[in-house]
Amino acid sequence: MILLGLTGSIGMGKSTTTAMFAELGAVVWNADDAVHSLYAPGGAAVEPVGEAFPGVVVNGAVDRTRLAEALGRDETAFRRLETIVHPLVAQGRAEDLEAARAAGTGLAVLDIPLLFETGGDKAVDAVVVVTADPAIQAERVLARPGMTRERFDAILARQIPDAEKRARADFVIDTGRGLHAARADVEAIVATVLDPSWISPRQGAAGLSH
Ligand SMILES: CC(C)(COP(=O)(O)OP(=O)(O)OC[C@H]1O[C@@H](n2cnc3c(N)ncnc32)[C@H](O)[C@@H]1O)[C@@H](O)C(=O)NCCC(=O)NCCS
Ligand SMILES: Nc1ncnc2c1ncn2[C@@H]1O[C@H](COP(=O)(O)OP(=O)(O)OP(=O)(O)O)[C@@H](O)[C@H]1O
Repeated sequence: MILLGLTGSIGMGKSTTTAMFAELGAVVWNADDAVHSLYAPGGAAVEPVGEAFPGVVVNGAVDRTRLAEALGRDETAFRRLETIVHPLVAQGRAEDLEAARAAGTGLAVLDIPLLFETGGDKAVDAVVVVTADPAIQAERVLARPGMTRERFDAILARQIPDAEKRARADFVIDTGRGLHAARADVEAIVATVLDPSWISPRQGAAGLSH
């Protein structure tokens, strides 16, 4: 099984592009969705997050608004949360990938906003970075309900800059050119990585994913 990590800063087009890989038959896994499940009633993060941040569990689930309020812009609090959540996310991912492997899946795509930040780039065969002009990114993100310039800046400050992500990518997709161009890039990437003569540019990952 070939394992691609797909990342990009907020609003760069991760979900949209990941869906294109799925349309071509890839199994996809999404880190934000995994966090949602972990916070839902019965989710493995509910108890530890509730203990670390009193008052954020409502009706057996982590209330994201309350949690965001509890975090504020406190870097130490963010780190405390990530120390709880990221290992649980990694565990769920390993289980889901094992199931995909057992089912004979040829290509899996991991949509992970914090792929580089969490070192996940070391465990995939190649990294796809989605990008767009900063003005397009801002326009997309600020159009979302409840989003403010301040919140957008706070999120950006917690993510590796777009330029660094692009520099560390094996494939870059510019989603500022429309859906058609992005789909053509996705098709080309799938054809490249599924070619039996393709060699993973990340030697360390090969043993993990094949
Ligand atoms: C802080 C929380 C409660 C805010 O929830 P909310 O529903 O309001 O926002 P949402 O999750 O949609 O995130 C908004 C944007 O911030 C990004 N983001 C989320 N968590 C982080 C983080 N720890 N560092 C940097 N960016 C982040 C998301 O990818 C998204 O682009 C939530 O994001 C959270 O619990 N984050 C910690 C878990 C985590 O690190 N998730 C990232 C994927 S593993
Ligand atoms: N190739 C593209 N062409 C045109 N619009 C696009 C393209 N890719 C994404 N978009 C638009 O950009 C916006 C953000 O896309 P998307 O939700 O996929 O980003 P994201 O990176 O997953 O965001 P987040 O980090 O918040 O989860 C959406 O409105 C989407 O329709």
